[in-house]
Amino acid sequence: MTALLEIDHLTRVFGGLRAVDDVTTSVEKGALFGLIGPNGAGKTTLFNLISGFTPPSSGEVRFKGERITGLPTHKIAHRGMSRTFQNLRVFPNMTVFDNISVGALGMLGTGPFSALFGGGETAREISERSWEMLEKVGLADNADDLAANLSYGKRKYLEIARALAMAPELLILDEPAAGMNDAETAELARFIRGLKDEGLTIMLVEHDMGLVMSVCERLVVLASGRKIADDVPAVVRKDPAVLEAYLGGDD
Ligand SMILES: Nc1ncnc2c1ncn2[C@@H]1O[C@H](COP(=O)(O)OP(=O)(O)OP(=O)(O)O)[C@@H](O)[C@H]1O
Repeated sequence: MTALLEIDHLTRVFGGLRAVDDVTTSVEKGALFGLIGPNGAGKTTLFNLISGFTPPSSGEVRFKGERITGLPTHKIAHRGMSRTFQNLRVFPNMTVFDNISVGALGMLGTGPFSALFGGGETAREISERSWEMLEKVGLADNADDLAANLSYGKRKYLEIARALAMAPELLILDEPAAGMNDAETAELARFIRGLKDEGLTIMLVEHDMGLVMSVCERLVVLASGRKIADDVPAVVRKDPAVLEAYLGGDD
C-alpha cells in the first residue's frame, strides 16, 4: 500500500517543552488510523503540525509524496486534507447549509469568490455537494436552521460535513465523540466506519477508548510528545509502556 501521509522526525518545542518529540509514522491510503495518549501528550499539536496550523521546530510532513511542511493551511486543505477541531468551529450565525457551502468553497483553494465568478467549480456544483453532505450526516431537514440552534451533537456532524464538503482524501477528526453519550458515540462509530468503507483515509484523535478500539485499525500512542507505540489496537491495549503512560497520567 502507498503511504498517503508521512510524518518524518517531527518535533515541536514550546519554550522548554517538547510538545511533539521526534515522531515518525505514516498513514496508508484508505486507513482508519487513531492517535491516542494521556492529556497533554501532544496529540492536538501533532494534528496542528500535520494540517499546517502550527509550524514544526524540525522534521517534515509529506502528503501524497510531497513535502507540505510550511505550506499555509488553505494550501494543505486544497491538496486534499481537511480537519475538524476539538472545540467546535461552526459559524453560529450562519445557516447549516451556508456553513457547509463555506467548506465546499474552501476546496477551491483560491478564495470563495473564484467560484462565484466562474473559477473552476460553479455555484451550482457547490450547492449540490453541500446538499449531498447534509444528507450524508442527516442534517438535510436542518438546512435552514441557524447553526447556533442545533444540538451539540448535530453541530459536531455539521463540522464533519463541512470538512467532507472539501472532498478530502484525508479527513482528520479531533475528538469527535467529546460530549457525546454512549448511544451517540456508537452512532458516530458507524458513521466513521461508513466513511472508511467509501475509501476515505481517516485520522482520529479521541479520548473515548471504546470508540478508538472499535473503529481504528492502527493506533499511534503518544506520551510526553514521544511515540511510545504504533500497532493494531489488540497489541496496543496490552503494551506495558501504554498501560504505564495511562496509569501514570491523569486520564
Ligand atoms: N501554543 C502552545 N504554547 C505552549 N505550550 C503549548 C501550546 N500548545 C500546546 N502546548 C503544550 O504542549 C503539550 C501538548 O499539548 P497538546 O494539546 O498537543 O496535547 P493533547 O495530547 O492534545 O492533550 P489533550 O488530550 O488534553 O487535548 C501540553 O503540555 C500543552 O500545554
